[in-house]
Formats: sequence, C-alpha cells, structure tokens
Amino acid sequence: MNFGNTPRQIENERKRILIYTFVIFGSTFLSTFAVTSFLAERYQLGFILSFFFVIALIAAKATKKARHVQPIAISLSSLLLLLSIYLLLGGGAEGTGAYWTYSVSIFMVLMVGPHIGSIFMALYMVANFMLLFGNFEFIYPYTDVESKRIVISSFSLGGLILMSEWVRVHSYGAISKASEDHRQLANTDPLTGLQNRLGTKSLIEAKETCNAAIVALLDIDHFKTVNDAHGHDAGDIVLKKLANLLKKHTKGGDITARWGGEEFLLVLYDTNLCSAERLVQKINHEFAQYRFTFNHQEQTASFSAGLATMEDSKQFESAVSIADKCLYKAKNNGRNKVVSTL
Ligand SMILES: Nc1nc2c(ncn2[C@@H]2O[C@H](COP(=O)(O)OP(=O)(O)OP(=O)(O)O)[C@@H](O)[C@H]2O)c(=O)[nH]1
Repeated sequence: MNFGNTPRQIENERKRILIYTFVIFGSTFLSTFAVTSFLAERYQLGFILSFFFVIALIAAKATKKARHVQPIAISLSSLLLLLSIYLLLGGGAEGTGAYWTYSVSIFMVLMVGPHIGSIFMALYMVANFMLLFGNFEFIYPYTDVESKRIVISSFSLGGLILMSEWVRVHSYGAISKASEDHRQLANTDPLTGLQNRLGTKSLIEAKETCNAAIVALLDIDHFKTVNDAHGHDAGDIVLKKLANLLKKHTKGGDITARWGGEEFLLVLYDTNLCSAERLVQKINHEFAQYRFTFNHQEQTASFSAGLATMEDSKQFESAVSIADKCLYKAKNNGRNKVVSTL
C-alpha cells in the first residue's frame, strides 16, 4: 500500500481506502437488506437500498480512476446523509433503521474529514432531533423512550467521532510539520543556510532528467590563513559573505550549496557555459573587492572556480568531477581564477 509522500497525497489515499471500505461493507449489507426487504414486501425500502448498492459500485469504479477522491467522498457523504434521514423517517425494518444511521453517519464523517464532516454531522443531528421530537405524522412511530435513546446515543457518537477526527488531523499536522523540519535540517548547512550535499542530491534527483545545467565548483583561496590569522569566527564570516553573494546572483530554480568546508557548488539552469562563466567571474570580482575588517585589520578574500556542463541530472556526479578538475587547474594557475571546459 503506497500512501505517497506529501500530507495531501496521504490524506487522499486514506479517503480512497475508506471509500473502498464503504463499498465492500456497505454493498454487502445493502444488497443483503435489499433482498430481505423485497422478500418481506417492503418494496420502497428494498428499492432505496438497491439504489445505494448501485451507488456504492459506481463510487468504487470512479475512485479507481480519480486522482483526487474528495469530490467522490463529498458526493457519497451527501447521499449517506440522505440515507440516514430516510432510515430515521421510515424506521427501516420495524424501527431498527435508526440504529443503522449510527454507522452510516460515522462513514459520512470519516470519508470527508473533520472540516466538511462537521457540517454533515450537524445536519444529521439537527434532522435527528427535529424528526424524533417533532411529533410529525409521516415519521415511523418511535416510542418516547426510543426517541430519547436514539437522539442521545447518536449525539454522543457524533461528538466522539468529530472530536477524534479533529485530534487525528491536528496530531497528524504536527507530525508532518516535525518531519518537514527534520528534512530541512538534514538538507541545509546551518552556517550559511545553503543546501548541503544531501539537500543538493535530493534536489537534483527531484529534477526532470532532461534538465541541462552548468555545474560550478568554487573554493576559497588560502582560507586556512584567514582562520589562522583571525580565528574561526572570522573564517565563518567569510563563508557567510560568499554564501550571500551566491544567493544574490542565482535564480530561484538554481541550486546553491555548501559542498563542504570552504567549497561551494552552483547548479545553474537555463544558461550556457559562456554565460555561466561570466556570472561566476562577476561574483568572483565582487567577492575579491569586498573588505572584511577583523581585529581592526582589513582582509580580502578570493576564490577559484571550475565549471562544467551537465546534459541531464544523471550526469551530475561526472559534471562535478569535471568541474573539480577545472577548479584544480584554477588553483594551480595562481588561484583567484575561473576555469571552464570551454
Ligand atoms: N571558519 C571555518 N573554517 C572552516 C570551516 N570548514 C572548514 N574550514 C577550514 O577551511 C580550511 C581549508 O584549508 P585548506 O583545505 O588547506 O585550503 P585553503 O587554505 O583554502 O587553501 P587552497 O584551497 O589551496 O587555496 C581549513 O583550515 C579548515 O579548518 C568552517 O565551517 N568554518
């Protein structure tokens, strides 16, 4: 059984299963009681139950095809509300119909969830109260004691099911949020707020395979000397400055990551090697121009970069490896350089 990954998909699959459950149990009961009603010459009840049996089968077929099952769930719940009212009114077989409305009303709420379910349950309760205490001529002649028992038990059952649905939805929301927060934490570099390796790989995997891009690997030059001269906190400031520059110069769809230590990675979409090289040169220039002040001393920093083309997501690892070779050349050629496969 696959419930999907997002809260929406999980909720959709939950409803799909509930509809199938209704179809399996409902159609068994409906068909059995339809036959017994016909045999007992309760033709109206027999026809109504047969109608709901057919509806259950149609719902099963529609649910199989539908991507989003909420409209089917709402339609079924509306029909179940009508079935409850009919059973209350007619009394089913010798007044037992009212008791069947308990399970029908539970299904009605479970299928649509607590928000819309509250409306259906409220309508059911109002109908229940009005029909049983309204002294109407057309309703099955329940005794006073029966009416009170049915109203009280259906109200307490309705309240309980709504409360448990609200608790389920809210606790489930909290679990989803906690799991999303953990996923974010696992995919993000805490110092710079950029993607880390894990986050980058999952973003790459999520992309269409045909997405071509340019991969750029950037490494701060002589970063150890910044740490040694001014301390680790000063080094962190340099890392954050470069991270902010990378964020500033990249677009929403691009990937900006801290690849490790003083190494950064860009995956630039909708561009070519030439334009990407110009962009990295521009970032390089801006970074080199920046004056840091550590312990009343001015300090500059630079980076070297290597760029390679990635034809599709599957080539990511090999593109990083080629970009790394270009980066190595940039370092060997005196640093503060951008080298591509051009
Ligand atoms: N401040 C700080 N330093 C870090 C962090 N991660 C790695 N480093 C430091 O980055 C330095 C990397 O040094 P090297 O690999 O020798 O590279 P480099 O000094 O930049 O020299 P080249 O790359 O050859 O130009 C090491 O001193 C690490 O301790 C970090 O999160 N914060």
